[in-house]
Amino acid sequence: MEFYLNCSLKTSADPAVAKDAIAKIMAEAETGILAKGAPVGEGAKIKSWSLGDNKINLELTSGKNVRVHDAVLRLRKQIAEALGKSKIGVRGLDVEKFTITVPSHHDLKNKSIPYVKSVLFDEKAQTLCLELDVGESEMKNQVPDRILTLLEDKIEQVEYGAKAEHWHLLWESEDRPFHYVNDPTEDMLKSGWLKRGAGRGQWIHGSASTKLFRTFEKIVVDEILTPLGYNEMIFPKMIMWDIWKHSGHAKGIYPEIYYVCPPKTRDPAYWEDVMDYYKVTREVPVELIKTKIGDPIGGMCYAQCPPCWGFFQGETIAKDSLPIRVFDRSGTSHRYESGGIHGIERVDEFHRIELVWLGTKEQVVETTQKLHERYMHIFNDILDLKWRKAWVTPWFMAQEGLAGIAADEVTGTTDYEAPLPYRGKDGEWLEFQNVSINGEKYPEGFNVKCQTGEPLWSGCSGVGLERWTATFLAQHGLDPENWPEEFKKRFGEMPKIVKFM
Ligand SMILES: Nc1ncnc2c1ncn2[C@@H]1O[C@H](COS(=O)(=O)NC(=O)[C@@H](N)CO)[C@@H](O)[C@H]1O
Ligand SMILES: [Zn+2]
Repeated sequence: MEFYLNCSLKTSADPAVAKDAIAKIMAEAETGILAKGAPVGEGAKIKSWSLGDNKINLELTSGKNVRVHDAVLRLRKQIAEALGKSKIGVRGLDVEKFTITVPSHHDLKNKSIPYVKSVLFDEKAQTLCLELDVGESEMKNQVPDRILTLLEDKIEQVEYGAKAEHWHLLWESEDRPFHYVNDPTEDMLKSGWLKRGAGRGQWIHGSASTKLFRTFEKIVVDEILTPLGYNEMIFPKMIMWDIWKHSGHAKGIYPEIYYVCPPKTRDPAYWEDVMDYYKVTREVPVELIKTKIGDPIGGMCYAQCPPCWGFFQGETIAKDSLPIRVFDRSGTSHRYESGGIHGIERVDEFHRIELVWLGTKEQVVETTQKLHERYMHIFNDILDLKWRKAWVTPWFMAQEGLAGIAADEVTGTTDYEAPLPYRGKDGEWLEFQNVSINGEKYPEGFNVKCQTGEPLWSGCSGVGLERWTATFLAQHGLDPENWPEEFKKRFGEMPKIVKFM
């Protein structure tokens, strides 16, 4: 890959008087200031330079080290010192041309990228060349670096193929016979356990499925949270942009957010026309409302753990407070899921117990290990499921639109999956929960430190109650007579079901 910069340093007077000093700087630069911080021979290069009326013209090239925008700022500093001796100042920097050229087998789909003038794909050379529209402040603010990162992520996405998910089997339970092969959502609808809500992918749970959710929750509390010392917290459920900027979600979750907009004012008089319109027409004037609400301040809870970091943001945590183990089950999560009508295994509004733990790397790895052991006990000895675990693209990378696997072999996500018999022998297995080691990502993203100065790590695990229900009922059916003893005794009596005539 190559950075190329053609620019000129504007000077307060004709720089010719300092010609020798400038020539000396240029002659020494490639082995001096333009090599600092780069492996030998991989610093920035001066392709050409010349003096003009009140300016110094420069052409620089570089690879990934000492990038041209950093190189020109280093040169500018030295030249300013040399010119200063002749009472000449450097008044600014004009960019003629700034390009980034990278190897690529494909063109870019979206060519409207901020600060990018043009995107040229060269089929023969198999390269992508981006011409940037940047000035001195963008170069100082690392805009070219972010554009390169964006470019590399896009190319990796395409290279990684359509299935951007990485998947590697870790463990699978014994096969077991499935006596029940219906779609549990269908049977729950027929038995009056639940009803579809008014919203897309939304359900209203009656007493039976609610008792299932609460029994799963009780099992998680009794078998994991209490014995492993997790304390309950309440995380916000309306997520502001700032949280998603720090968590990285602002890079990629726009297609799935349920956005939240406040009213422009709560003054009833401002809304009188809306109310009157409805009272007369019995229609909600959505177009009119759109003119009366503010910009989206963020969206409904999506990943559930990001807002908890607001509690730790900018703090240094005392060593004896670590490891911190908390969980939240205070509200719903919302995702504008893929189209089509799904059963309760894929909904837009769902209920999840989110576990979050943070500490030193060792503490986080040990906590994660203990969690896997407890889940193993629940799925084998209480829910008696057929299930498996797989090492996949970390959830936070997938949600930032990245492909591949995490940087080190410890950081990453383990998906827990189960077959749904009604989908048939080769039916897709359902991810019913996951456990992740997120490395330093969130402590770094939210600037959280440890008293000892060692890097803080964190992990999280999302227990989807719709997914546990879909999996459990798909494999055991709705009749408690066929449920595993260990679960049945925790569930207790089936509650009264409302009968509709
Ligand atoms: N549309 C959905 N419907 C029902 N459950 C869902 C849905 N999306 C996610 N979940 C549940 O939430 C769990 C975690 O979601 S995740 O995106 O994979 N991971 C995260 O968001 C992490 N923060 C851990 O919660 C999933 O394993 C699943 O159990
Ligand atoms: Zn999480």
